[in-house]
Amino acid sequence: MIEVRGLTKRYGEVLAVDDLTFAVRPGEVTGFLGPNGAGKSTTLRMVLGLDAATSGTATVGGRPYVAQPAPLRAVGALLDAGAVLPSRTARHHLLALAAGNGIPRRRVSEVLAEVGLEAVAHRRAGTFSLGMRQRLGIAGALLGDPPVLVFDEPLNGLDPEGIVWIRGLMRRMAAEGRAVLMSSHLMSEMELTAGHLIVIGRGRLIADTAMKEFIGAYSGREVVVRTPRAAALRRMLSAAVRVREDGVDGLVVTGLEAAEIGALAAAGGVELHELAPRQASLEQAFMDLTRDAVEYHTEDALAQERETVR
Ligand SMILES: Nc1ncnc2c1ncn2[C@@H]1O[C@H](COP(=O)(O)OP(=O)(O)OP(=O)(O)O)[C@@H](O)[C@H]1O
Repeated sequence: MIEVRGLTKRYGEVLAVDDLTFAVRPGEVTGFLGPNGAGKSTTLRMVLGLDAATSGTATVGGRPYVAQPAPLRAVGALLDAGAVLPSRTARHHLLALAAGNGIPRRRVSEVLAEVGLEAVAHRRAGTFSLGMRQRLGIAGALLGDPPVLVFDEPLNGLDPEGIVWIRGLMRRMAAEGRAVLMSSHLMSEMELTAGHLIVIGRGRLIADTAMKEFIGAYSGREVVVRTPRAAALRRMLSAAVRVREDGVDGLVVTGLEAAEIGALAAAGGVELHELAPRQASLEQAFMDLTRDAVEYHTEDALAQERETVR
């Protein structure tokens, strides 16, 4: 398990991570989300001992990373797929990692097969595509068969087949009882892969919740109603409820449950053709929740977001 307590990182004037506290539990994939510059990579670097915290602690299995006797056996990580000597072959890169952590040589062949790089194991990493380097990075993370895995943007550069493969791999690793923490900006993929979410913005914790609850909290807010008597129903809904028109026969109601709207309509003798809580996507929920924490807005993205939500 990963435990982060009061973790803070200051770079001069910039407070990159601000008093973060969360835990990543075994047995599920935890998605690590936040807008650009939120502090995700900085947090992961501190968890992995690559950056010192200004204050607070980060531990893996109860110990700071730097105190792990065999780090690759405690936690496997993919942070920067470029961090491989270009002149080394894939196999030699992994053999060197294994030797430094007391991992048997046969594990190298196993992980090469696991990530689908067997056929190119003797090629130099410098000739690899971004997707192949990602796979090599993942092979390195799996090498020590660790109970904790940390992946920063593992989907970068992967083709559709590779993305589906990562989804299966992450879920399998979690099902085997490992703690898996993964950051990605690909919300649709995150929605399919993660069971739990940690969301940060401007270095601070915004949400630490199950995926279902995160989307559910957002989805429950709007109900789409279709009725041939839209104007009549609109008059019946109290002034405290926000109602938007949606075409000639549709209303989008905010502030009442579907059952409450149904009951009001029935009491007033208004026939309904549709009564549906709007199911939001993770992307909509995420954009709504982090709107105030986004540092690099563009007008186009905002307009499109409004369009999607509508
Ligand atoms: N070495 C550094 N020196 C100074 N500032 C830094 C350094 N590393 C990160 N920062 C700043 O810390 C903040 C958080 O950056 P970080 O890379 O952790 O965000 P992120 O959530 O990973 O973003 P992205 O989604 O864009 O990768 C940013 O404002 C960034 O400019």
